[in-house]
Amino acid sequence: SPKEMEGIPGSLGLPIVGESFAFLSAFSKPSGIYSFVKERQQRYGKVFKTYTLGRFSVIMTGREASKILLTGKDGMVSLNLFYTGQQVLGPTSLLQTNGEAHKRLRRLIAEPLSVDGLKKYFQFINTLAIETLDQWSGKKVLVLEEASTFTLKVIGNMIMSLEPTGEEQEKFRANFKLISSSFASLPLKIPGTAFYRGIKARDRMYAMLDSIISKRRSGESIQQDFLESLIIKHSQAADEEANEDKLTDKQLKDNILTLLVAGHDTTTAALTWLIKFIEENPAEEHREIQANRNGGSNLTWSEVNNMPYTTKVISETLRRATILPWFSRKAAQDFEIEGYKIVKGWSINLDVVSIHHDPGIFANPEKFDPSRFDAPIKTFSFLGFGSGPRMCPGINLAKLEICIFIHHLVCRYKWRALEKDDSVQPTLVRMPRNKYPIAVEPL
Ligand code: HEM
Repeated sequence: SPKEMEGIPGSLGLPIVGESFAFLSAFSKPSGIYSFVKERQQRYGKVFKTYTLGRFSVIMTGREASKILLTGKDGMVSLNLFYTGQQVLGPTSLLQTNGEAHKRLRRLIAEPLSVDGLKKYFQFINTLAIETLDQWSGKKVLVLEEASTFTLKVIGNMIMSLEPTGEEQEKFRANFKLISSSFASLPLKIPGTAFYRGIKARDRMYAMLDSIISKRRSGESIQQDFLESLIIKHSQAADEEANEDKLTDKQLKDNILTLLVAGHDTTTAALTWLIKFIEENPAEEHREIQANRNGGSNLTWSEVNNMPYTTKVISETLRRATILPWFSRKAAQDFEIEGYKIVKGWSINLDVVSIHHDPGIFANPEKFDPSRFDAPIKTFSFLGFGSGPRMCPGINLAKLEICIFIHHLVCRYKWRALEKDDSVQPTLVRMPRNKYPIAVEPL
């Protein structure tokens, strides 16, 4: 309540609407909600309160806050999803568990996402990247849309061996888009609303998964994918209680959906921003790899795992674009940050944009400069993939997809931007508003 927050600097704005209009108008500016945050940081300091979109929140920044919020003792904070997101993802999603239960679930879910676990998807991703880029040759394309199609095909194939084209792929895509847009919608579950359509699409997605799971269990179909590895490991009756090392079918489905939702827009945005940034900074490393390849024309697994410069380009892209501009948590108990008392139940948000643009750590922060990552960066200063127990479990997959795609793009094509526009879409994941249109020519 406003009374409880009296000790925190800041303004709660007008009655009922609070500061929602200022927040929403900042959302679509080139710097995103950062302009809203920066203005208040200058007025109130590193920690301030606000009331936006029906939520009382505390927004904070800096390494100390990030250390406490991201690695705080088990159970001190939980993830703070919108109500609609909670309903769509289901109660056993990784995003809705905390402490020991979260740790256990992560261990079971994230194993197939290790570098070794991903090797078997390399050829599929490689071929898909080449085929996608073949379609770009001599054309004008919207990079964001292309990246979205590419990353969804990759994850659909990886998780359940979905073919990249055809009716099943179309259904999967249509359902996924509805689920995705229901995430931050109004919590009205009546026919016609985004939330209602999202819940229905989620049910259809689960029915699709149920049918695949039962075909796999009956031996009618066998594949070497993520779902198969989870089914083999967690083969138990659907109504059986989960034990320490097994997942129920419900947990399995909730978490497959969680990986799809958490991994799709983020990887799409990262690939798009990276192509935008390297237009001005071509990645020479790839031409060297190509030149050193004795006659062979195909990218190899060992080459893709040895791209140190591109790894720095990815980090610098995530710093500069800050795809997830703030991390949202809920206080699960009372604690103190930067001298301020935080009360159980409060929504606390870490402003990552200012951390990534701190001139004390990143000199000339607006400049795109991958060499910043030549030496290790101070802990809690770079949060492109987060940090601590909730650090992104999809990091290896995201890097693999990006390295493969960029390799073929840089080695075979040249491109130029068709518009000069730096504004961002008003969505939770920051993406270029104009979808980054480019004209592509073969080299
Ligand atoms: C370049 C692409 C990606 C970026 C920039 C990214 C970024 C992040 C960040 C910053 C977090 C931590 C958020 C927080 O602490 O509140 C996170 C968590 C997460 N990411 Fe990613 N991610 C990417 C790709 C992926 C992929 C491909 C997957 C799935 C295959 C994935 C699945 C997840 C999940 C499930 C979580 C929540 C982990 C937990 O709560 O324990 N991400 N990601």
